[in-house]
Amino acid sequence: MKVKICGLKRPEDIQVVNQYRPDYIGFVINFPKSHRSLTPEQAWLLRTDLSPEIPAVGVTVNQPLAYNAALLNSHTVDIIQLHGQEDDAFVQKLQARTGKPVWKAFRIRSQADLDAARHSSADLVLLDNGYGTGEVFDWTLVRDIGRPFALAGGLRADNLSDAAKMQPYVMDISSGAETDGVKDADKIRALIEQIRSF
Ligand SMILES: O=C(O)c1ccccc1N[C@@H]1O[C@H](COP(=O)(O)O)[C@@H](O)[C@H]1O
Repeated sequence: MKVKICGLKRPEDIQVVNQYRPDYIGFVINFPKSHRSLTPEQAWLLRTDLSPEIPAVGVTVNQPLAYNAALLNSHTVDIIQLHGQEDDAFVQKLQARTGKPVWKAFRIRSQADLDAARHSSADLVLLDNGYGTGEVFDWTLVRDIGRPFALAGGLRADNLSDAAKMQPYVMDISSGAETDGVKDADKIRALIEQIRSF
């Protein structure tokens, strides 16, 4: 089971992940409604200090194909996580244009949402409650998806062991790794230790 710590935005966040080594980190790029939003230039600068062994995931919402391709082709990020209403044709075009991994987030409200995730062309699907809301969705909907998935949405120390029962390939955490809206080194260390223990 792998761990992604998402929504990094300060140089000190990079030092923390370089020390505690999650399997992935994430930058929220160009989504100004989020307090975690970065410009591509800010993400690129943070990336230059990130350990090269930790893949960087760029989280974007309804950005054009060329914008996402540029983030990948400029090596600002290694993976794109499409977190808006991008359709499957968009996923396939981005894969074809870049040859890089494309993840697609699905907001899970019903079995139909789970079916859409099941049939997605994305390299990895992410099951979430919304946009970094810090709230869980109805986990009873996650049944027999039949493919590896990342689980996101309100994961934190006190619900990780229940979350682990769904056997996600990646546990994706943002709000649960923060105190007062900023990443918390002690929480990041403890969350990574806990997930590695499963
Ligand atoms: O974090 C955000 O502000 C955000 C904005 C737009 C799209 C996605 C966003 N966050 C992603 O949501 C999941 C779960 O986050 P949380 O643990 O519930 O806070 C994660 O992938 C975040 O990167």
